[in-house]
Amino acid sequence: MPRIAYFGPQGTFTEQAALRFPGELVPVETIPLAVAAVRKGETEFACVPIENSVEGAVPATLDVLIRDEPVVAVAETVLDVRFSILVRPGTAEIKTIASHPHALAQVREWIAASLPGVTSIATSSTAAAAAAVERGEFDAAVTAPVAVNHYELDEYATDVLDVADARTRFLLLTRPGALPEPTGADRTSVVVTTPNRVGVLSELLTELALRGINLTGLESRPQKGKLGTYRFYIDVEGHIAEPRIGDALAALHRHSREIRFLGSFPKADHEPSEAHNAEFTAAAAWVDAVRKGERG
Ligand SMILES: O=C(O)C(=O)C[C@]1(C(=O)O)C=C[C@@H](O)C=C1
Repeated sequence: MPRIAYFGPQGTFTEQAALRFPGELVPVETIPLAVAAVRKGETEFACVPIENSVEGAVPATLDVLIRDEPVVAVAETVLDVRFSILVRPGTAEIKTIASHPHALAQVREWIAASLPGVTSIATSSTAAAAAAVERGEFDAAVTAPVAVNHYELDEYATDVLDVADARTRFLLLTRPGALPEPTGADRTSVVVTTPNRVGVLSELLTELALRGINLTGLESRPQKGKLGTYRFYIDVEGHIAEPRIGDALAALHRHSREIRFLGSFPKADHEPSEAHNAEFTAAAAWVDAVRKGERG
């Protein structure tokens, strides 16, 4: 049974996501520690959140993907997100409420309307907030619904959410090895560091557009050196095994100072991507034949 380090402790949304993958789950306190477990070979996989439909990308995950030894995504899963507010039994007044910053951001309006004047406190995860409330450090925690099963806490409110239908996408990461087979409904992810010159981002995007490739995500994160310098995280529909995706990634490589492949894996929605692979294969075969003097 492979071991999966997940962003814990027990009762996080990430644990719910990790349960969808076969393996023995190992809770770890932070996103960098979950990925470090894979890099050190302590676990085969790590499960971490990557983006939320309301609050956007998870910066800790983006940053850890570019550091140290490469890791690649081999699967993704998407969870519906709704929150419970947990308190110690008998709590009469709530003055402080704690959670992961992404969770607090998704219930900000509810807190303002339902608990005016409370102080919001960031914790490492939603479940870490529940543990802290259990210890008496804060009055309430914004958690995943399952957290109530893991901590000696009561539900003060359930189904809390400012924006309906919020969803979070999670990645299953491992060390580079054989890639998942293409399914016709895949996502490919890379991070590119470009030279600092006019128009370079539009050149990258043009390379994708010219090949009919659908962009599903574009994030920038500071390079953390000179102010105003960024890396670009690019997600597209398709698999690196497909000629047009391989061709586009080779083009991105030519435009970049540094490029890191973050994986080609089946999309959680399984919606087939519109591909133009036949045209690419036919074009490559034609060039091949011309080179051999077989075609004009
Ligand atoms: O703290 C947790 O429970 C997590 O799994 C993290 C996380 C996130 O990073 O977005 C996951 C899903 C929710 O959007 C809120 C928090």
